[in-house]
Amino acid sequence: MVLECAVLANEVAICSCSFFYILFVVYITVRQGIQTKEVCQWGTFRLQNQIGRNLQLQGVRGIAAVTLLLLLKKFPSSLEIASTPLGEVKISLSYNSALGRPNFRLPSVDELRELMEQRCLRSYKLIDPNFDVFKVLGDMCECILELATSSSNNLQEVNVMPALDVLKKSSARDALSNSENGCLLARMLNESFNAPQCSTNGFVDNVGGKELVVVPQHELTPDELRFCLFGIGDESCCQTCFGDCLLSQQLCTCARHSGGNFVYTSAGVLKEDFLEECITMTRDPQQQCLLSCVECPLERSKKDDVLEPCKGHLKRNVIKECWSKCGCNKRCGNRVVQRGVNYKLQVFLTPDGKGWGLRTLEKLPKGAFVCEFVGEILTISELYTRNREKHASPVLLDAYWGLTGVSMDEEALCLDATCYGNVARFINHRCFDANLIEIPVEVESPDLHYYHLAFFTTREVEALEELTWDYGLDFGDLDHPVKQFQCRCGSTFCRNMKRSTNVSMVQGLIRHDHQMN
Ligand SMILES: C[S@@+](CC[C@H](N)C(=O)[O-])C[C@H]1O[C@@H](n2cnc3c(N)ncnc32)[C@H](O)[C@@H]1O
Repeated sequence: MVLECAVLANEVAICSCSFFYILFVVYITVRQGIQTKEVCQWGTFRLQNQIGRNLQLQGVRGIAAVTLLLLLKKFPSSLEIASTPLGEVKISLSYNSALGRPNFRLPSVDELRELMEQRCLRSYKLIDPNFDVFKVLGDMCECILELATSSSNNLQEVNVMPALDVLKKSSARDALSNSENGCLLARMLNESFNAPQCSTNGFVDNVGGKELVVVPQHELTPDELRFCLFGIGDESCCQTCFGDCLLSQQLCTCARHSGGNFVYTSAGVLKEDFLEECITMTRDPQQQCLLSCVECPLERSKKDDVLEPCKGHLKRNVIKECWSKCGCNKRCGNRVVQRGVNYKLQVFLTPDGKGWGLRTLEKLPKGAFVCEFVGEILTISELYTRNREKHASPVLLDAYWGLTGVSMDEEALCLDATCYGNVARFINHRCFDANLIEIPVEVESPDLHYYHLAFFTTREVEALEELTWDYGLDFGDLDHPVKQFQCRCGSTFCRNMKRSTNVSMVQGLIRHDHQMN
């Protein structure tokens, strides 16, 4: 008897950049004999039952039988894996005990599953009552896909299309010309030579005549940083978890670090209460909590004779995602930011004089992860020494400065997207009511001084809407490392206008928001 499992990993490259949707379908057939060569000649996704009385089951169930045998170690060592150029993968496993048994009948999937779970729980002394053999099989499929597509994992930014590539596609062209941005389309076509060109190797920002290299992850410049960020122990990981932490009845260690609960729903968006709390902590002057450090690294780096008092750093909620040291798998629901961009985004020329901007080409739900801010990780003193001029794109990683203090210069970090960055570098500022909020996310490091900064939607965002976030600038503060600009955000609550009117308007809006909720 031979059990065959087929995994179909179909790569669909989205537009011009390197993102793969992985689809997988699993089949099982029980039949006499199998030739690996046949597997290599598959022409279609459908695996035909070729011989005699066959059983064909679809879904992850297929691999259940294989894993059962693997777990019970009752099979001869004849496991074969073959694949087609299309990415279909077939695993075949020979097991002879059924041969010559006159009373042989094929069991139902449920029977099989039940017996398998009972045996696994007993023989392998598994204590988790939620043990599910289908999950084990899902993990197995995932391992195959992961190994089979690992080189594509290294490719960079996902779903990100330069304006012109999108315009070449008729549906997007139609969408644009039908929209109120029709005039923008014309401008973009006329100014096509100026559009940023995106490739898997890099991104040239022609606008300012400067080069921006697109990178998928933060660049670590000083070697010492590399050492101090990644030489981290096993605490803060959920090493004993398995599968998807969100499905477990117990809260994993990582969730406990995220304020005692999982922050993501099973649909992969932020839970409403967590998101609302983050928004309020950032926007509501009465809920904002500014923590001051004793000796602020920003002041220290200025190297002035007299240190001014710290201006305070916003207290924030932090997300702790599971990561490679955790026992769960890569599709665990507590891993969202690390899976990268999931929506079609576009860099475009804004019609209102803000330069390039970023917009979404599809509707985004509230609480959706859009992208993270990628840049070079620099110490604040490095930022100041590198370039005496003000920078357009540094973001301070100051979430913990006020809490823990920053005694050493190498602990005061920022992300600078001047030379290396991703699409987040094109997100323009909007005072107060931006549709994105930045939330610190700890992934591979519980080091409080380094974290990822991820953008989530504060509300539903319509297709073709510009994505914006509040840079948190005080337009009067000329000391801030970010270069000042004349704000054209268009918000009723623009801080670049008179302050007094705005504060009362902001408070009014927050009250209104709460009433609406
Ligand atoms: C991080 S970059 C954003 C991308 C930028 N628009 C570009 O073309 O590269 C920040 C710069 O964009 C411009 N910018 C961002 N938000 C703006 C706003 N609300 N009003 C005017 N200019 C803005 C400012 O020049 C600012 O220094």
